[in-house]
Amino acid sequence: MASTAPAVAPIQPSKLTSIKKLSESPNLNSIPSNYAYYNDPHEICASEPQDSIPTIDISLLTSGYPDHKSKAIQDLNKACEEWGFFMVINHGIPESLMKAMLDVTSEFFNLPEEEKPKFELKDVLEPIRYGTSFNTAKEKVFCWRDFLKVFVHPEFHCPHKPNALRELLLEYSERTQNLVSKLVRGISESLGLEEYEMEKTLNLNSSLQIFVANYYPPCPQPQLALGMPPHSDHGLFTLLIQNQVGGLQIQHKGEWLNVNALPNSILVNTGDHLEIFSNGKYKSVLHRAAVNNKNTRISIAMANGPSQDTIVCPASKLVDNEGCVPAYIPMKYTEYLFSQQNNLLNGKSSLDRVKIKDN
Ligand SMILES: O=C(O)CCC(=O)C(=O)O
Ligand SMILES: [Fe+2]
Repeated sequence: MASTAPAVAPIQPSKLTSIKKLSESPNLNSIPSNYAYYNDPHEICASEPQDSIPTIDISLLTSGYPDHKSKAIQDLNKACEEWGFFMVINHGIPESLMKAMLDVTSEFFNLPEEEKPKFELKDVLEPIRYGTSFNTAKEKVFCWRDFLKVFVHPEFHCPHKPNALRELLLEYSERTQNLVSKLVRGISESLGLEEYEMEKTLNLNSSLQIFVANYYPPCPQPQLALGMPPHSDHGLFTLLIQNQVGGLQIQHKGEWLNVNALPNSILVNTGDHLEIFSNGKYKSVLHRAAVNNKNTRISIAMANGPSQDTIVCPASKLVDNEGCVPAYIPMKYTEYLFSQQNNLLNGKSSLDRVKIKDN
């Protein structure tokens, strides 16, 4: 680990404000030391992918031509097994809706502080939570990020402002759930299960969907800070869109890669519960968010998981038929979620807690 001298004295946690406000401080040329990750500079830089990131054409999954469908399922299998990450095209979500969601999210972060939900330490399972970094109660190094997290399914919640948010978010939530259903059915078949098996077992009629809006303002020392440190997501799949500004990086074959999204595509990363359900066949992907010193980046991650009360374990057919032993202990999704959100965001440490070591 290289040590780079911190530029500015640390901010006391009691004085923590939104990163938006901090970034707007006049003459901010360096970052407070508690935003500096002491990273090896080689570790922080990412390269451009040599192999192209897989692209899945969603329209083929529901195609009337069996050949098209089976090719798409094979592609999904390869993308999940080799990358844990892919882009989807022909996904049925209008470009105008994605743009309107990004605009209204920007409007939310630009509201005066007093009009946003209270900025305070709250229970991590509160349905509407606005805050900074990830978990400031536990962190020593903070992320260069503000967030809004809203539970939108099975019960729909929404902040009161901006006025346009409710209608847009409801539509975006419904349309992304529809996309997730298609993915889940394809994945179920790609695992050798019946098309509807995964959604039945995981009670996806009442799946938990969380809207996560991330705000990363320009940072004067982007090489020292991170918008989000390396982590995997808790659910099954996360669907991500961003404004024109890049920053997402994924780990592939041990190397960090920059993700350059195709216009109008949606980025999909596989989460810990897909890894558990598939008994380790489809590993959740490690990813992080880099920041830059020029432009504000906004991303919207829709996290899609099982229903909160489902006790998730590896699919029984995958274990019984294939003579394998389960590699993860059963755990209720809500307990997993609580533990992941209530700890430090640190690689795949949450998943390690449910992994059976002697496999
Ligand atoms: O902003 C990004 O690109 C990544 C966001 C992310 O990883 C998350 O919200 O879990
Ligand atoms: Fe993530």
